[in-house]
Amino acid sequence: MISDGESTAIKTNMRLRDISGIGSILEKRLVTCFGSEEKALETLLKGDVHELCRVEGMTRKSAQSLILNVSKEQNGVSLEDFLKTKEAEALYAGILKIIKKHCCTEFSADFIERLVPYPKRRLDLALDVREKIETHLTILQSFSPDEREMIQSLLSQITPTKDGTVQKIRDRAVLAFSEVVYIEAHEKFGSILPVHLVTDPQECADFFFSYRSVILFDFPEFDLPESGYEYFRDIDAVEIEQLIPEMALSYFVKNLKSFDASLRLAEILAAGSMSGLFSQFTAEESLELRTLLKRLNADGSMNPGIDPEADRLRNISVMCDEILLRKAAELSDKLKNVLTGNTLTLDGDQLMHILSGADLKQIVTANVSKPYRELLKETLTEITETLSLKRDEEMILSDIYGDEIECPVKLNLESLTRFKKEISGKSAELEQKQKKQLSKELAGRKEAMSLLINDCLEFDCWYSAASFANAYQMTFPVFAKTSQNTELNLNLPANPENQSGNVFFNLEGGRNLFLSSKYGFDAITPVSYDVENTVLLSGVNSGGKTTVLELVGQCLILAHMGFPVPAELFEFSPIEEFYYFGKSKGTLDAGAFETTLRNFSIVSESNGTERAVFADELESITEPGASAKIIAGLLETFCENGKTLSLFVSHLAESIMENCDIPIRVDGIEAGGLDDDLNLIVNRNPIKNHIAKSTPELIVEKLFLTSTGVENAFYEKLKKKFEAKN
Ligand SMILES: Nc1ncnc2c1ncn2[C@@H]1O[C@H](COP(=O)(O)OP(=O)(O)OP(=O)(O)O)[C@@H](O)[C@H]1O
Repeated sequence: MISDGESTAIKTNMRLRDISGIGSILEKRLVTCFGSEEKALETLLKGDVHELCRVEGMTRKSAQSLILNVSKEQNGVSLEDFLKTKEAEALYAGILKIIKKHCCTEFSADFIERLVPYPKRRLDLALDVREKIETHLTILQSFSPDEREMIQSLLSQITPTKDGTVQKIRDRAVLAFSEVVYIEAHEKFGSILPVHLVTDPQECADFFFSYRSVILFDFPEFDLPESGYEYFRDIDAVEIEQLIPEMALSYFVKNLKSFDASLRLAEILAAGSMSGLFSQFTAEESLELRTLLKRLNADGSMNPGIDPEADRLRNISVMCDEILLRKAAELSDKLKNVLTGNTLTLDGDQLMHILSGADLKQIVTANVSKPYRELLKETLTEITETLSLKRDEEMILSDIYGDEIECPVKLNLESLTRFKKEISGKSAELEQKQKKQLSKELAGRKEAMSLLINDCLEFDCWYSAASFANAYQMTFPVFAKTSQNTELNLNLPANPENQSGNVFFNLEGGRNLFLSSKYGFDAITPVSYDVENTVLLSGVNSGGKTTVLELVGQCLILAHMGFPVPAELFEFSPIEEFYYFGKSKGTLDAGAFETTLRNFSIVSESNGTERAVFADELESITEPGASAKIIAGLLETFCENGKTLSLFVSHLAESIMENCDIPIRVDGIEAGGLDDDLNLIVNRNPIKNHIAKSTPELIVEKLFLTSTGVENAFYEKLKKKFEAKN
């Protein structure tokens, strides 16, 4: 990541077309997307993958590789300068994979992928990385495990900011009285609000009826209703956000989760004596802003709990159907009781009326009218109390159960609709007021929020590196002070005792990262080992030779990246190039064998470049006899060169030594047999100047003891061969 100061300095002499991977088409697309070449360069220098993905045709992968090309251009080094073989790259990729598991955001995962090991000549860059990780490790270690978990969970909710979107509003409209204002209003608000041209004020009535609220521009004076509108004389003086608070709030709605998490994070970090890390906000300001944002719902509506009146109206909307139906049922029951306890005595006139065609229902209704009215009044009072209705609302509900007496009692749908419209109208108006208030309070906070998000994302980049280091109890390596890096004046942390100028490493308590990540840190036996110039490592099958080789490779790569290493101590002489030759899957054909030898011939060039060359069972590339001769030749060349730290793992130690004309140190990993669980008892620490015997019979014995049936008979046969030989 590049600071603004740095990017300005580079901007002056870097052009888009200087960057490898940018042709004329991409150059045009970058400029179109960011508005200018300068802005496009700024985005590339910032390493903002998310922003770059806005460019037509750009994928995350291509954005990443472009950013890498930029830093290559800028620093004068690339990944390939240090990692010289495919297997060295694979080792590096394996390490990145483990580091990335500690990233909480995609943003930091992208960032980690762009961290590279630097050759000795640019160790200054690795030291910048180291400084950042050290700082973040101190921050991380100042928090308790619970707090760390909380920080990670908050970070994982943070994403780069997105622009807000506002859905077309349908319950409000703009009315313009002249064509000029109409055109302007249409341009300004047409994408969100319906805009109508009204030539005759009389037409307004329809709009007042159809929309919950209307916005009038530059209207002639006429009889306006008491409420339901906003009036503005001058359209030019009206800010869109003022009229449509949804616009101003949409940015906050879109990023709500991310903002809330980032503010909580800012609070935690500020409280944890890390003030100044997120300069925009103090803990109090973060809390204040977070409280403001709590008013907003993820769907853009206002949350309950802010205004009691809004809550009352919301409660009515939610409850009214259920309450009114329940009360209708209760009223029906009560009416039934009245009717069943009632007898109707008809007098002569009433009988005459019935015989001349009068409705019996009318007579019954008249008879129970009084008790029904009383029951109805009682019910309406209960409804008013339950829903906390105001006088005007209560009035609308007065005929909710109709004028006629019916059993069962039915709801008057017309009255219900009028009631609901009244409540939702009041509610919407109030919500609109709340939104305007909130948008006023949030005005001017947009920039600060987007800076805070950037800070949080950048924090995750280094925090994830620190959390990786912490998880594997890593320590920062000690660089040996050789004459070359003294010249570089790097002020490297070095052990003054080790100034021989030789290429070497000294590892204590190292744990292979791949094994620790797979089986758990505590399941791995720590290994100590030191090598100077050239060493051949022999040992039992499954003794841990590859594991040690890989471990030292991991330490070298991480140290050159500026990272701590998975060991209690790792002291080493920095190198320019790292060659790693992994175990070959089998004998190579003539062509591939020739290519491998060519690779080694490049490495053997003695031009004063410090290198590390690690090879694992190179013998498998060709026949054993020939392999021993070749390995012997290679070891002699590297040993004489003096600047190549070479560690070769092989099962052919004896034959190799027979072919060597100069003394080469041979170390060994020994096994002492099988334990009760049939595992090899191995001393994982290589013994110096000791050829360890390969012990395939131990493996055969283990297989014999752990198998059954035909398989077991097969292993028994092999076992007997060893016994016969002994
Ligand atoms: N330090 C260690 N701690 C715990 N387990 C280990 C350690 N080193 C090696 N092992 C275990 O032993 C297995 C074999 O290790 P590794 O492949 O390094 O042996 P090797 O000597 O290279 O074997 P081979 O000669 O057969 O290729 C590993 O996969 C791991 O399970």
